[in-house]
Amino acid sequence: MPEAIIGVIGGSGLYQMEGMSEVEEIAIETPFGAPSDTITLGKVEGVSMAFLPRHGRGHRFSPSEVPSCANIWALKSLGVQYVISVSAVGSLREDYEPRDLVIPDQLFDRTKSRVNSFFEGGIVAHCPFADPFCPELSAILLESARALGDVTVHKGGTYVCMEGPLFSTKAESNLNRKLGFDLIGMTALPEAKLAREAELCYAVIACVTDYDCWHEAHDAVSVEMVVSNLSANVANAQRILRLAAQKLAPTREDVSCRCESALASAIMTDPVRIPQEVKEKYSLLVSKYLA
Ligand SMILES: CSC[C@H]1O[C@H](OP(=O)(O)O)[C@H](O)[C@@H]1O
Ligand SMILES: Nc1ncnc2[nH]cnc12
Repeated sequence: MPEAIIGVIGGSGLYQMEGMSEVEEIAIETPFGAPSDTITLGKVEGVSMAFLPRHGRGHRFSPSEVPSCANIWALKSLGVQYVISVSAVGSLREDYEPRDLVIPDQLFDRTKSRVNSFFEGGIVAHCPFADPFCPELSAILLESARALGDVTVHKGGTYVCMEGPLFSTKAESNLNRKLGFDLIGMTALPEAKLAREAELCYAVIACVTDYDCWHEAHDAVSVEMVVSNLSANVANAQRILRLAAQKLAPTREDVSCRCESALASAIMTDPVRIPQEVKEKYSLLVSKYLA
């Protein structure tokens, strides 16, 4: 199986990574089905990268339909250590303006019908999730975004993940603001939870495309608005990815986050009670703990 260190999940408007060399297209099947599309493997700044468009090429999967378990599993099976999501978001605050970038640091779950854990059917695990985004990867993305010099980038913010696919009502948007949320989107969950269970560093480059529907002086969000504001941001996100790739070490000796050992004390099920077929199904995630 080919390998990659960095996995990029492209969101709305980002269906391919420009400037990759040694490109190879691979189809992967996982115990959780097929990912959103084939994965493009290649090199960016000499670092191996796997690119996967979250909604599929041509934007075929709604946020509720994105096969996140398969997507994260497929990246893990390629040896990916860092997963970077590029995501379109609405802003819930005046100073996070359309076309700005944000590296969020918190997440609030308002999804309703998504599979948000790998673990079921005879194996139970409870991973820590107080800090849903990898602080080290987020810091590298922030540093890389700031190095661009010509983009406004904000450090931190709470991303509230709604179910969708319809956008919010004004009542919901105003309540989300009162609750202190900064950004709204539909896809960081369950992705962030699954990445944690798969012991992958996960962080988001959030591209602000609109003020949702709360702002009296701006039109309510529409697909047209999102698409027009994404065009600039998606190019900037790719510039950030190129800079970040150079900073992400191929070995993890210097890494101090705890993403890589998130399952270390999380598995509750008595190993002798885990059926052999379940151990085999989950070996990619748990073999080092159930040896
Ligand atoms: C096209 S607007 C709504 C759509 O855009 C965002 O997608 P992604 O996070 O994949 O960039 C949002 O979450 C919705 O899925
Ligand atoms: N206002 C919004 N609400 C939910 N998801 C979005 N993605 C981009 N803008 C959004």
